[in-house]
Amino acid sequence: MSLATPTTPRLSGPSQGNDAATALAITGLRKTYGERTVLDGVNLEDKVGELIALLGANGSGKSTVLKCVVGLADIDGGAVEVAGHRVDGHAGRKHHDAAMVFQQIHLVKRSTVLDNVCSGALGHLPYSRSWIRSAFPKELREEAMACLDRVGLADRAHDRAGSLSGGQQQRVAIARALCQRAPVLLADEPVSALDPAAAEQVMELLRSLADDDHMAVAAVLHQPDLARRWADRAVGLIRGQLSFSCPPSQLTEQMLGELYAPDRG
Ligand SMILES: Nc1ncnc2c1ncn2[C@@H]1O[C@H](COP(=O)(O)OP(=O)(O)OP(=O)(O)O)[C@@H](O)[C@H]1O
Repeated sequence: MSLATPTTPRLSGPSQGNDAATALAITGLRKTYGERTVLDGVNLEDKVGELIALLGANGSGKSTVLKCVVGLADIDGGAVEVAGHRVDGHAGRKHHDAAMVFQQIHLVKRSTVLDNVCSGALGHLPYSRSWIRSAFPKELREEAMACLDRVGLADRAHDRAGSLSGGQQQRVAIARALCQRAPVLLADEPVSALDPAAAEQVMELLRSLADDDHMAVAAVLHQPDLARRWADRAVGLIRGQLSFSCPPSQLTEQMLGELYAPDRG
């Protein structure tokens, strides 16, 4: 298969409506740190073409859910399936069906934007090529350019990543995730460090990746208003348990008051 295809492998099935295929299925997820249970039977589903917003107070377990999906945290109970593949639950055994972006963007600031995006493909490059950045094959560089174009930053490909604004760097991180060709994109507070205009651009991009690229997107947000405007579904966590899962239009002040009550972490 040519690396030059800018799109990620997509799951079959309609991209919208209740019949859309499930891309991420979390059932009864349990996670403990020592004696402390931080996720207690979480169920969550993210469909092809769906953008879900994960809401909850600090410490309620939002990031831990995402980490369990991408293999950054061990799973102590329950099941996680991504694109039909069961996640084995051991931290460190990463799999590549789910890509993740973070609030702290983690680009290699002194490398070019293009090299940063190419590195998203390290998981699916043959090993011999994967550890020498200068040896990124031409096809991969073309694919990375297409991913950069997708996030509106092709013209910055040869700049140092550190010279871009925070919002632009977050879009580069999303391009790098696209280069991973994962059908599921997880975003942990992707806009928390951004100004309102940059945050809007990133949310618009996430929306469009769900709508136009048929990805399943799950974003941790601290702004219920952004969830209302951009997400298909809002999922609330209180102390590691699901509090609600509903269309954002159904969120009430009472639900949010409960979610963010002082002891809810
Ligand atoms: N590596 C770790 N070791 C021990 N406890 C941890 C670890 N990571 C997270 N926790 C605990 O797990 C709980 C959930 O943390 P998590 O980061 O998932 O919450 P969150 O909802 O994402 O919070 P925030 O909004 O502040 O990012 C917290 O009590 C946190 O202290």
